[in-house]
Amino acid sequence: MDRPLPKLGTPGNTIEVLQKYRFNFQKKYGQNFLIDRRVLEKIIDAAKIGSDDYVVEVGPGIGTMTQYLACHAREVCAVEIDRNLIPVLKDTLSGYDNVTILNEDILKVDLNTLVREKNYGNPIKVVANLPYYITTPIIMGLFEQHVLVDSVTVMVQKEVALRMQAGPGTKDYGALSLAVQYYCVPKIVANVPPNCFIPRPKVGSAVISLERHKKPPVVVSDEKLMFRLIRASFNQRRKTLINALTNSPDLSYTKEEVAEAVRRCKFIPTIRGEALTLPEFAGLSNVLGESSHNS
Ligand SMILES: C[S@@+](CC[C@H](N)C(=O)[O-])C[C@H]1O[C@@H](n2cnc3c(N)ncnc32)[C@H](O)[C@@H]1O
Repeated sequence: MDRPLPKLGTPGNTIEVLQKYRFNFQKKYGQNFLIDRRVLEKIIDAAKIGSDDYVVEVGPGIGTMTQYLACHAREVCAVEIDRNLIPVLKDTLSGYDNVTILNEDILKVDLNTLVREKNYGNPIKVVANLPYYITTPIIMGLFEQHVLVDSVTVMVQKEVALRMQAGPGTKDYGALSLAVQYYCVPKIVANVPPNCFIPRPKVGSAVISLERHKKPPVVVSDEKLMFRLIRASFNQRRKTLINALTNSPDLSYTKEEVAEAVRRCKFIPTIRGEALTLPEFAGLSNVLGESSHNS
């Protein structure tokens, strides 16, 4: 079947659909719909969607980006929480035979089963103009549950994109930067102003591509411990690493144990967590992991 070219992606046709269905925006679902074809094409290009790809779209809205994805991908699974959008999606996507619409909360969808059953265990691509209120749980959920993803290409709040890409010594560097960079290579591919959406969000946005590392960038014996150390360091980022880790309710090392680990890692004793790179956090966690009481 020849797939129709996308019709949506302008202010005019978006308003027409919204009026036809008397759609009321639900603020709690972070609904800001894309109305700029150039941005939509940039997202498709950045995600390198090809005719073999199985794509999961989080929050299709009225189906604007879904139409673009359906034109390029083998199959698209669009997961939308708002049941009022389902009749709209059935209408706007009626010309595409390769789209499945799921009326679900993405945080409750078992994506590992979906990968196994729908894509024969091959990696999927995730593409979305994300609802900003749950950006971090969605992205971290994908990585922590080890969902087989090739790449994640998403629109997020600009500030969040900057935090994902940040390195040590910058104000944006934090636990999110390290978590994202442990799993993938983040790259901002476009900055998107508020006038590219209906309604306009109060913040700037950016499209970020997260390409999964082919092999882990660091060797770490206990991933969970490394992330507890990272969180503890950044929860009290103005403290020295030794004090932040000793005072954390989530860890039970003594000051002597942490000081000894810092010495073995060859860090200066007054170092703060915000100065450590990912390989340094991995090294620290491997040294501290040798003490059994925190594992
Ligand atoms: C920023 S809008 C993007 C809409 C559309 N993709 C576009 O670009 O025009 C976010 C979409 O995610 C949906 N959404 C919000 N929370 C969700 C969740 N937990 N699971 C699935 N969809 C969700 C919203 O209803 C909305 O349609």
